[in-house]
Amino acid sequence: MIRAIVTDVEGTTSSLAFVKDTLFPYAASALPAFVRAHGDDAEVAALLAEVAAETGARDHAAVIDTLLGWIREDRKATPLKTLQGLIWAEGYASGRLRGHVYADAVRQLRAWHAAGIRLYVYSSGSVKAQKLLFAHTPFGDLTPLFDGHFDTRIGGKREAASYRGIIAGLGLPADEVLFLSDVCAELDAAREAGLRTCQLLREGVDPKPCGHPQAADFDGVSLDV
Ligand SMILES: CSCCC(=O)C(=O)COP(=O)(O)O
Ligand SMILES: [Mg+2]
Repeated sequence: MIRAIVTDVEGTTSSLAFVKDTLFPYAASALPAFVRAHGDDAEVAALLAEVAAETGARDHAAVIDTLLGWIREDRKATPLKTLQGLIWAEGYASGRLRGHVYADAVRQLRAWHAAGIRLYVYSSGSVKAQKLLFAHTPFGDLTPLFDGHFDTRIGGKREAASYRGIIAGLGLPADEVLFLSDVCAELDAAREAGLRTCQLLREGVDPKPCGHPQAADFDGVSLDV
């Protein structure tokens, strides 16, 4: 019996295009000014220092170049993802950003929540970025549906240890937890940790079976796994 569902965001609850064509370009264009304005704030300074320590970048200009390169290559580096969350906060607050969530995802998340199934998000996007996205959707604020959020601070999404960490936090047997994602390597890692899995086949996802149950959208997700 499935008692909790952990869902990915990009390519699962929300479109790949929203992240690639809206969120990432927004972060890239706002990043230089954001670093100039907030580079000395304690939280931002610590993130920039983390990037500098990893790459040898010697000043803000070099750190900005590094971060812009990481955005282009979709690097899931924790300091970048944390900075993106801080930058997107300004976009959501001003109304220039609105979180994309598929209608079927909203419908089923509400139904599962009403049925007493615990809901969690696990994304490479920071916890702050996740909460912003779900708080600012055309369907209203969806954050009350979720019991918790995980990001790369618990580990990478392609590592079984990350899912073991999540399961330890949930306090449920792994086989009572369903993980939803578009990415086969993430599903493989979750299954290695004992979770049930389902691959979402959203626009842009290769539909070739990779050994996990599949669904075109959340309406097609079976809890009888
Ligand atoms: C959740 S906010 C933006 C998404 C993001 O930054 C990202 O890298 C998406 O990764 P995911 O693990 O959700 O596929
Ligand atoms: Mg994804």
